[in-house]
Amino acid sequence: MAKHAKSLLSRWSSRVFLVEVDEKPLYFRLQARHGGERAPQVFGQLRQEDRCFSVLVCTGDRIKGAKFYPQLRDKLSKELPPGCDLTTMGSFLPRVRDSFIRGYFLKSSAEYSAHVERLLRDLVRREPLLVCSYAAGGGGGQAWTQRLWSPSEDETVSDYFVVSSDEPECHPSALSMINNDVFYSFEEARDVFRKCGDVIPEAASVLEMLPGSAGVSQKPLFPVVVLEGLDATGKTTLTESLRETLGAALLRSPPDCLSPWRALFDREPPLIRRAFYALGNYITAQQIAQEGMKTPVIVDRFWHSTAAYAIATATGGPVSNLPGEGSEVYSWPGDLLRPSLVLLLTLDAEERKRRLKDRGLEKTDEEQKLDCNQLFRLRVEEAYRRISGPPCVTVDASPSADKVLQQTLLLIRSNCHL
Ligand SMILES: Nc1ncnc2c1ncn2[C@@H]1O[C@H](COP(=O)(O)OP(=O)(O)O)[C@@H](O)[C@H]1O
Ligand SMILES: Nc1ccn([C@@H]2O[C@H](COP(=O)(O)OP(=O)(O)O)[C@@H](O)[C@H]2O)c(=O)n1
Repeated sequence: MAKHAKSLLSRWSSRVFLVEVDEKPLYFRLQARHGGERAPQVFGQLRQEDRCFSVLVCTGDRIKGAKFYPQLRDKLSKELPPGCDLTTMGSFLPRVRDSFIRGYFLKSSAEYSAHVERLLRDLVRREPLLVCSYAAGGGGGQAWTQRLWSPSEDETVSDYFVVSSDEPECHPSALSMINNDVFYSFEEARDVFRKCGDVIPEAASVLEMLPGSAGVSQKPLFPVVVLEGLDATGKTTLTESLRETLGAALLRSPPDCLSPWRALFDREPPLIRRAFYALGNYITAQQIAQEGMKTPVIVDRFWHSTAAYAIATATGGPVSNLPGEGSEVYSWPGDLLRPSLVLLLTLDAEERKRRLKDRGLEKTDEEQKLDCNQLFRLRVEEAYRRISGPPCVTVDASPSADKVLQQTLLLIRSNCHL
């Protein structure tokens, strides 16, 4: 049996499981004996003869796992019989970093359960998966049990009762965010690109664009001001005006040299997509360091965008699910240039929608998600605020473009000695 699966199984009974229902995580854990507890909520509504299955991706290869996870969903959606309900799930060891594994939870009515079981038996033989089936009937008929399928012939299967588990202090995805969704050093992000070269040939072209190291030899002599905010809050408009008014250099992250590959990496799973944007910041940092020796520099999006969108996407549900304020996930990468000032443009949801409509440009999937998902938007905005590092000041972007410019100039002058 693979080493990775073995280490997961060694602490299997200490794991907590969560099934996401309408973005709300429902938790359950395992117990050797049944003490009369009610079945966890996710098994509510089900009939005694129904069956459930969990299919968890179990591979020590991060790139393979990241690519396989969405493919598995497509495969299951295509091959599962009608009437079988599929939702995302995960499992983790409380407070253990990198213990989070992802997968899918399937509910099947009795008439299709043999079909689903056949499909999963076939799948588990070929793919790095841990499969469990769930059935009602133990503990006097009320309880549900989990049976972990043997990942190899020499392992015995284990059965446990499933009982509700309290919500953990923070969403368990936080346990795996570091270096999977958010990268805190140039080396970590570059490592992902080096490893995905054989599955994505274009990764080599991105690697060629990178500086030899993150290090910026000298601190810029002139102020470096970053403009942040959700799409259509007015960053492009304001950065152009600032460039003219201050005679500044205007840069952006991701930098223009990465444009040919952006759409491609936007379609990749989070691990690879986030590493792409992280690397973009280091290229921009080099450009900032050069330009900042000659003139003030204005930057359209930088690290805050990379981290805030990544953290908000990796966490589901309400703002309270975000890692707590002060968590290490909000820290600034030690090897990334720190701007003198970060300005966060804020706008109420209705006005932002109006501006988006007027502008009428194509949006990334993530930006479309912002539009229709109020909770996601709130998580992004709150993550922006929690990121530590350079001073971040909020600017109300609802007045006219000229008023916003004047307000911004005041802030830059008072914070950056211009
Ligand atoms: N202060 C403002 N008042 C009204 N409309 C604005 C203002 N700033 C920008 N806009 C308009 O809103 C839209 C989005 O602005 P843009 O600068 O492209 O935002 P971003 O770069 O943040 O996506 C554009 O059509 C722009 O002309
Ligand atoms: N420095 C950056 C810039 C953008 N991004 C990502 O790019 C998307 C927004 O970029 P965009 O080009 O649509 O935004 P606008 O500049 O059009 O407002 C977000 O979904 C972020 O995930 C990032 O991760 N890091």
